Amino acid sequence: MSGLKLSKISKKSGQQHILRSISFDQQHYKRMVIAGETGSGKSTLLKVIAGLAQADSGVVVFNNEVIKGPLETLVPGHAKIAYLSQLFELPKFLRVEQVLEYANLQSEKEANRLFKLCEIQHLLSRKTDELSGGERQRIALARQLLSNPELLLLDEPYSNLDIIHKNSLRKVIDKVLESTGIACILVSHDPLDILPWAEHVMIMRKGKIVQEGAVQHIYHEPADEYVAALMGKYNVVPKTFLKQLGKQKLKTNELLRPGSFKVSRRSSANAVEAYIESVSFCGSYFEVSVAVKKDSLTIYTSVQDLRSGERVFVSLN
Ligand SMILES: Nc1ncnc2c1ncn2[C@@H]1O[C@H](COP(=O)(O)OP(=O)(O)OP(=O)(O)O)[C@@H](O)[C@H]1O
Repeated sequence: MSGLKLSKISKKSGQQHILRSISFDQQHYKRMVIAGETGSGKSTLLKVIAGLAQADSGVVVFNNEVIKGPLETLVPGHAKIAYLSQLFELPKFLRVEQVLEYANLQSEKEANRLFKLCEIQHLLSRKTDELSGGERQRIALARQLLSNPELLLLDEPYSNLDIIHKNSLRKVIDKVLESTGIACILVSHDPLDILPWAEHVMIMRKGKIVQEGAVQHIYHEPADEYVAALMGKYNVVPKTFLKQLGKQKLKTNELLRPGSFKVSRRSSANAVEAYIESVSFCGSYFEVSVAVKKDSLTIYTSVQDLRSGERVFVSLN
């Protein structure tokens, strides 16, 4: 069986459970995301997959081979699994081409193709301390790709990058995955990185996977407020209010996204009267807070020129 499979991976530090019986199968997904709050165990899990951290129990299998932890092998890591840490370092006092030469297992032609994909050709003669954060990330990525990996593990690759460098690294990563066919697992806690990219998302909390599934499912049907909050803004909508909006037979309150509602200046069937509390400009849409009786809702809308205190009508999208 090709791909990655984890069975009951657990790890403790003293009395603290860092990973609790984690199992999953990556073989059907090319773009997976592990998301979770700080300290939930995401980086540790990625390191266990890469063979760079020792699990106390459980098995990691990649392409039919059991991945050994650092206590079980002389050289930690696996040749076909590339791991790019958020704290990566490039060797100092060397030129970029020297750093890449040491890692290179490819032909010159293939290496040049990778440098072009990673947009680093113009940086090869620079010293490693003469690079911006975004350039360093692209070089670190190229260095990992030179070993011809089949699985790419990226730990918060976009943290510390401004929007321009982030978008450029995103483009590079997508080009690399498309042209090489490698599978990728990305650790992130930013919904803006996760939502447009992921095929399959796993949500971690306190060392456990608390929900996993297709990205749209996780976004629209979060298991609880923890999962909902990780994927963006949300409303806890009382069932009494949902009944007024035309939703029947509800047992509990619902977690609904700001895009699940519509704001209009005109009344319509199943629309409820509300008052604008605040309006924020977000570029291609507005985020408004509306008061509906005792409750407040956050809604995204394209309606122009709404003013605080204005009467509107809210309905379900
Ligand atoms: N080498 C270690 N020894 C002991 N405890 C560790 C070690 N590495 C991490 N931990 C602890 O394990 C828990 C999970 O850490 P981890 O770095 O995996 O979380 P994370 O979800 O990646 O967090 P972040 O988003 O902040 O990077 C934390 O409580 C951390 O303090």
